[in-house]
Amino acid sequence: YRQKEPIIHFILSTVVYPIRDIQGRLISGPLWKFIDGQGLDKFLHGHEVSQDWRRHGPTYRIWSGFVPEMWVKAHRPVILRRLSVLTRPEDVKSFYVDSAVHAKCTSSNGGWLFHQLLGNCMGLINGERWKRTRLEFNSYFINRAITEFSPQMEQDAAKYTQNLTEGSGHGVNLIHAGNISRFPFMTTAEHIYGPMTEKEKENLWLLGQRSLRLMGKVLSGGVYRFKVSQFLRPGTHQNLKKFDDEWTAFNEQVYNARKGRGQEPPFVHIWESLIKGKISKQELIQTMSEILFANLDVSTHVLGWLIIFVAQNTALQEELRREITNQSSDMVEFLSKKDSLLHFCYLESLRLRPFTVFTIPESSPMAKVLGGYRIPKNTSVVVDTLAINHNPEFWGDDSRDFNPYRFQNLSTKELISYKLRYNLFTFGFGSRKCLGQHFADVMIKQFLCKLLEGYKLTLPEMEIRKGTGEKSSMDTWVPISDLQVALCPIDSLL
Ligand code: HEM
Repeated sequence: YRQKEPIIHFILSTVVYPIRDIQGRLISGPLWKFIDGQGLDKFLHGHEVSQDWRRHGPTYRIWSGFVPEMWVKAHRPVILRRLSVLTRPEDVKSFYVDSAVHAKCTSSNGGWLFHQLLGNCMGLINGERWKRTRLEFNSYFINRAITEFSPQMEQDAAKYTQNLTEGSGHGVNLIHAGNISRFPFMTTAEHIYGPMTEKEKENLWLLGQRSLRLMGKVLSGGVYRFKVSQFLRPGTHQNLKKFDDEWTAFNEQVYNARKGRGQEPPFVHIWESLIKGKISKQELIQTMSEILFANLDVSTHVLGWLIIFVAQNTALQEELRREITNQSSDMVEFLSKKDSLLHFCYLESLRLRPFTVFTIPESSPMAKVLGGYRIPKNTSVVVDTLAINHNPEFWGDDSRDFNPYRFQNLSTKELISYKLRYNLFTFGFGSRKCLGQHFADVMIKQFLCKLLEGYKLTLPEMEIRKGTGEKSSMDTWVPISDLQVALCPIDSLL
């Protein structure tokens, strides 16, 4: 098959999906690879290929299986300068003018097994189905709902961070991403399911690990793209079925337990929408998978990198501690502020380490001209977030350094409006923004506050030598760092 790759590439590029520029030249891009195209590389080696593929020009084509994905040169002013049309932010903005009618690509072009796990989740469905599903979850992730939940979140963060050094006396303790992942996971779960018993938490954690193992199979690609893998990989298929049944049963049990006790956490209302036929079982169950299991790696990645960056700078930690101690507003108000040093650190960490190098593919129902190429309607488009977030033309020569103070000169309006909108990827560009954005903001910043209140953070010499590059892992779809951070209890320093 390897020998036939150039022939298949030629046929796909010139006959099946030809894309040409105004002069009729074919678009460039890496060679189609048997059998996943670039569908796996963009997750597993995102960091490296992002650099490599840019040699194909500001807009090029990659393949996810047999489906073409356009990579739009992230820093749009560069593409757009060529066209001499959209060089200003407001012009760039107009590119997304139809984002409300964009469609997320079926199962993210991820193939059959991926479809079984997440093909019907909120983030990957479209139109009326998406509206109905989003409506059922939305009210639990708006500011009011988060404010109500935040005292519990604060308590949990305090307890979790205290326990990080339990058993180590007053000595220094090393932690890595794996030590913190249960916090965002359980916090999100308890926000939706209400307070959980230890047994429920353990069952949920184990289900999460099984879901991630199945995701590992998706990331091994090949036959799992096709339905025939049911017969060729019967073991995985049985695990999938078993996982699906037990995950559904878990949710049903949680509903019955809460209902039986007369409790009404968000999940009771969401499950009742299923009973009333407002959403389907698959939409509900897979959206819960998305929120909890797919997000486990996302939240761990975001929180892990924030801690690593802050650990590298003792003076910054002191300043953060002063800000936390001196803030006079209540905690949620402080955590929701967009002009605090804490927020700038969070934003800067998201900028340097966006959770995905290539965005979730989506298409427009309108034909477009991008980077000089005529892109037919309904073509999958992804954006290279590193090319945007590290672009020196916008961020300056220190674009790869952690410098939270760079945001200080922007007004609040600039921070949330057009100036950053297409120059910083965090929670999505278009109208399909992250459901949990405000929740994640508060949760992640809350954890860091408690960590800083309790500990001085440092990055040991041996970790600094490893460098703060991204790790590529075969079993996580997000490049989670394996660096260790040393925690030294503040009490022991007094
Ligand atoms: C810091 C952590 C997080 C980051 C960086 C993040 C980022 C994102 C991004 C980039 C998208 C895709 C937007 C698009 O395709 O345009 C998304 C979608 C989504 N996120 Fe998050 N997310 C985070 C945490 C969470 C949490 C805690 C939840 C829990 C509720 C959540 C739930 C969702 C859902 C349900 C969607 C699909 C939304 C839709 O299509 O309507 N996320 N997230």
